[in-house]
Amino acid sequence: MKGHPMSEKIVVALGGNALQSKESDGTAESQLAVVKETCSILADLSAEGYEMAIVHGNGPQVGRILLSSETAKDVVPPMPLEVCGAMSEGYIGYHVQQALKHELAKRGLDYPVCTIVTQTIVDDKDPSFSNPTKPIGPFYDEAEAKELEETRGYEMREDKARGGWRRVVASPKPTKIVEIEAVKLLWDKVVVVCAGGGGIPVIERPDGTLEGAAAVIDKDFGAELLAENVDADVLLILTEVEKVAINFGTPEQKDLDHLSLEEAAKYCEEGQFGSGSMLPKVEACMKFVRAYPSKRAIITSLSKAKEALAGKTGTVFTYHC
Ligand SMILES: Nc1ncnc2c1ncn2[C@@H]1O[C@H](COP(=O)(O)OP(=O)(O)O)[C@@H](O)[C@H]1O
Ligand SMILES: NC(=O)OP(=O)(O)O
Repeated sequence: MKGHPMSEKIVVALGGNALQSKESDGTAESQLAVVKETCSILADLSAEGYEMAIVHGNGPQVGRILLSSETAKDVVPPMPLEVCGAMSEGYIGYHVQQALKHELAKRGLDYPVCTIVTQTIVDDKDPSFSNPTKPIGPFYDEAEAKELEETRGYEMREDKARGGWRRVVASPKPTKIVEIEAVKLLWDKVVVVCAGGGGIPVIERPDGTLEGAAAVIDKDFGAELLAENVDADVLLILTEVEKVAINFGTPEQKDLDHLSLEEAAKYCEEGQFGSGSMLPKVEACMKFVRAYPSKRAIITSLSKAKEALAGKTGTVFTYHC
C-alpha cells in the first residue's frame, strides 16, 4: 500500500508493447486501448501492495510528433525535438492517468495518479550526439528510408530483427533528474508517472540555466536513474519477452532465470543482446545492482510482472551469483 512501511518500492519501465500493439495505426485511440490493458496489470501490482513509479518509452510517439511538426512546417512553426519529447510525456501520461485511476478505483484503491513532465540532465559532450542510435517514429522500407535521407536529411538505420528502417537520433545518458525532489515528495501518496521517454534531455549551462537538447534518452536508463534516486527495492523492466536469452532467435536460444553482474558483463561482451533493444535494458539492470548490491532488477514481460516480482519467472539480476 502507498506509504506503508512494509511496501516494496518498485520503479516500473514500460516498453513499447505496453503502449501500442504491433499493428498499431498510431492513433491516440489505439494507444489508449492498449494503455487500459497495461494499467489493469499495474493496478494489480498496486493491489498486491507494491508502491510504484512508472516510466514509459516514447520512441514511436516522439517520432510521430516530430514528423507531423516537420511535415506541417510551411503552415505552423516546427517544434524542436525536445519539445516533441515533452509533448509525448504529456499525452502518454494523460492516458496512463486516466486508465490507471479507473483500474485502481475498481480495486478499491483511491490513490491519485499524476504525471510529472520531467527534465533529465545530459552531458553536451556525450558521444551519442555525434553518433545517433535511438530509433524513433514509424518503420519504413529501404527505398522510403533512402528518400528521407536525401530529401529531409534524416539519419536512417535498418532494424533487421524487426524488418524495417527507422530514423535515429542522439541518445545521451541521463545524469540527473531535475524534478526528483517533486517525485520524492509525492511518492507516499501518489502513483507518479515520470521520466517518460527517459525524461526531456536538457543541458545545464555554467550559470545553472537549462537548455533543451535534440535527443531522446533511453527510458531504461531513465528508469534506472530514478530507481537509484528514490532508493527503490526493485527496478522492473517490462517488455515483450518473459526472459532475457542467450543465442536469442536461434535454435540454441536459452532463456535465463538469473544473471549475476559478472555473467551479464560476459554476455554483453559476446554481443548476446540486441544493441537497440535488449542491451540497454541489461545495462540498466547491471547499473542498478552495481549501485545497490543487495537489491534486484528484473526483466520480464508485462503479463508476467506479478509472477516475476514473486520470484517465479523473469530474468533476475543480482550483484552476485
Ligand atoms: N538476448 C535477447 N533476449 C531476449 N530478447 C532479445 C534479446 N536480444 C534482442 N531481444 C529483443 O529485444 C526486444 C525488447 O526490446 P524493445 O522491443 O526495443 O524494447 P521495449 O519493450 O522497451 O520497446 C525483445 O522483445 C526481443 O525481441
Ligand atoms: N525513450 C525510449 O526509450 O523510448 P522507447 O522505449 O519507445 O524506445
